[in-house]
Amino acid sequence: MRKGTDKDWEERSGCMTFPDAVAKALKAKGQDPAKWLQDSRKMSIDQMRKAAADMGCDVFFDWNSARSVEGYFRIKGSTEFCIERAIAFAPYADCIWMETGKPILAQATQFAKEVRAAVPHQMLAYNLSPSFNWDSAGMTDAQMESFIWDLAKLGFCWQFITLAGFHCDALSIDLFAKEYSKHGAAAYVQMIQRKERENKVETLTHQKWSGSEIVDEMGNIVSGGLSSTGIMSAGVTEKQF
Ligand SMILES: O=CC(=O)O
Repeated sequence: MRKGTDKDWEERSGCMTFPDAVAKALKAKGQDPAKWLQDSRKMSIDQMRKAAADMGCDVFFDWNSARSVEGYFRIKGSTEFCIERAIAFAPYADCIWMETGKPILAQATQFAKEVRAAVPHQMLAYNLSPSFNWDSAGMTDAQMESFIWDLAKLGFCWQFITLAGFHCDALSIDLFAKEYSKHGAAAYVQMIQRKERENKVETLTHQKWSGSEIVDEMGNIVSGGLSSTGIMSAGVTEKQF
């Protein structure tokens, strides 16, 4: 580990999971490990140990020596692995989320079908992440458009976009700043204020959204109703709208 990266260490050390270590021992005995690899997915560590010993593959294995520098146990992640974890956690979870690397409907379908075959009423979650490069995910625009409804039919009842607001803010500020540098206050009126009015966006009159009412209320409480600095009092600019 000291001479390379953590990832590099896995390769250099020949690090493997317990199922893979047993599969290697089975192969060395000329046996096909496919059934073991399938069955072990549903087993606890104690159950795996016993099943391996029953097959004559009581391999030496130390879960602790391969822990990461932060102390995490290593796993070999896969959709199948997540399905088993989801089923195991189902009795303790309202909603279960498998984080994915790309928005792939086939993968979500496999996850949902297998989890819900075992736990029919399990609610599922999905991250429609802005970290995906959606345009390189192999989806057509029509598939992107129906994606959330396709997921909903599979039982993904809590779908979220982690950072949609962050990206909206960044894009709109970027576009506005460029126009403001050329057109000044006209850019604000044309790009923002008129659009807020046309679209009936409540922040057109923003005082109540920025906490003015509660600040006024507090000022009036401490001054016995005599506060002279009420933001929403006479002359408030909101009356111009
Ligand atoms: O961090 C969150 C995300 O990338 O979705």
